[in-house]
Amino acid sequence: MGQLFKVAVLPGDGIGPEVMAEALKVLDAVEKRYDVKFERTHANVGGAGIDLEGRALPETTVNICKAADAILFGSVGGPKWETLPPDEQPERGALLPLRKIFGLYANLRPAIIFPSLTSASSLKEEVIAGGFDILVIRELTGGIYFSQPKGIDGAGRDRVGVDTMRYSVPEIERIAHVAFQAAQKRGKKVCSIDKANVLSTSVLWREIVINIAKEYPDVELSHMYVDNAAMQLVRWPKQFDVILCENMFGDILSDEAAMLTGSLGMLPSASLAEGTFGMYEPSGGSAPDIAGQGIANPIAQILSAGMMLRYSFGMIEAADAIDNAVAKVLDKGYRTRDIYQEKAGEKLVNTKEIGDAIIANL
Ligand SMILES: NC(=O)C1=CN([C@@H]2O[C@H](COP(=O)(O)OP(=O)(O)OC[C@H]3O[C@@H](n4cnc5c(N)ncnc54)[C@H](O)[C@@H]3O)[C@@H](O)[C@H]2O)C=CC1
Ligand SMILES: CC(C)CC(=O)C(=O)O
Ligand SMILES: [Mg+2]
Repeated sequence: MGQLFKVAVLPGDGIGPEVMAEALKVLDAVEKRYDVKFERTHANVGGAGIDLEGRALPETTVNICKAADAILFGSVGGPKWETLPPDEQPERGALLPLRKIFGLYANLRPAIIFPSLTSASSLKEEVIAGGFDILVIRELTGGIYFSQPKGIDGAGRDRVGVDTMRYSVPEIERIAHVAFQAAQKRGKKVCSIDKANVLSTSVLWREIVINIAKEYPDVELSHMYVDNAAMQLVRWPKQFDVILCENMFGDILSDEAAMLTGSLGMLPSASLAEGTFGMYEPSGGSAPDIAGQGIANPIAQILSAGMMLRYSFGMIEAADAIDNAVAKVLDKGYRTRDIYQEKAGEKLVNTKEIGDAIIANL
């Protein structure tokens, strides 16, 4: 009897269930090829949680996640729930609390351009020739998304909206260690993003990152203001190896980095706690504009399942096999609409068809 891993499956809203179905098929295929069993328990989250159980993050869902070795998450949110009180909405009522409850402070978002997709990138081919391989490391449980006070005070035209950006020394230290250790295993460069010319959190961030860097003399550290970083990413992405960001900067820059790879639908992510527990989800959202049409790109969700095997289950060979199968399918010209161009060798396929092709190439 091989290994058994418990996976909490939270498809969520919009394209979430559509792309999740393909990732689960890939897990089925992995079970057939490797001596492993993924015991999957489905749970409602986000809008699905509100509609079916009355709240975005039902207690049953939290308990299913607590009993699991990892969470495979789709995406949450959509117009249907946007008029609810902010704290009851899918994003603030489920996704952010899940990150907090499980201490998922380290968000890894690898933006890698597949060689056959260079023409799908929004950048000129000469800028990305030879490819790039960026790992965005985003602090995920602190900063302006979580700090208190937060809210809208007062009445009528006297109302003020308040958000607070706060970072403690230990919060900065632990995410900096993640970035330097990741860099040691790859290009040995960390570019730390901040706005230290304006924000006090950034002044502290920069000071702490410089201190932590002393423990990693083999890694080259540089600093960049976030506005410049947004520009440099589209100017010359190859200059970056590991990009270390606080929560909101990482949220924004990782969507930008995703598009450089061809589509937001290509970018997976791992949200890691101390130890091996993690939540794995595409970097993008529920894409209400294309939901229900069966045309979403499931690659980010499938690669996220691959990251789950790599980071939570230590199944490096199977994770590599998933990455390779995706590369092969792209080489063969299979394209969902978001990465399709009308040219020789490209086949426009839907969500299910590209999922089937990836399994056939596993
Ligand atoms: N982790 C999560 O659950 C996240 C949830 N959201 C929520 O998702 C909803 C929509 O937000 P948006 O700002 O529109 O961002 P989005 O990421 O859902 O969509 C942005 C654009 O990217 C496209 N896109 C995203 N994923 C795709 C895929 N797999 N295949 C093809 N195209 C894809 C969409 O069609 C859309 O044009 C909102 O309710 C938002 O709060 C947004 C980001 C993350
Ligand atoms: C609710 C948001 C913080 C979700 C998001 O945009 C993300 O995690 O990338
Ligand atoms: Mg985002």
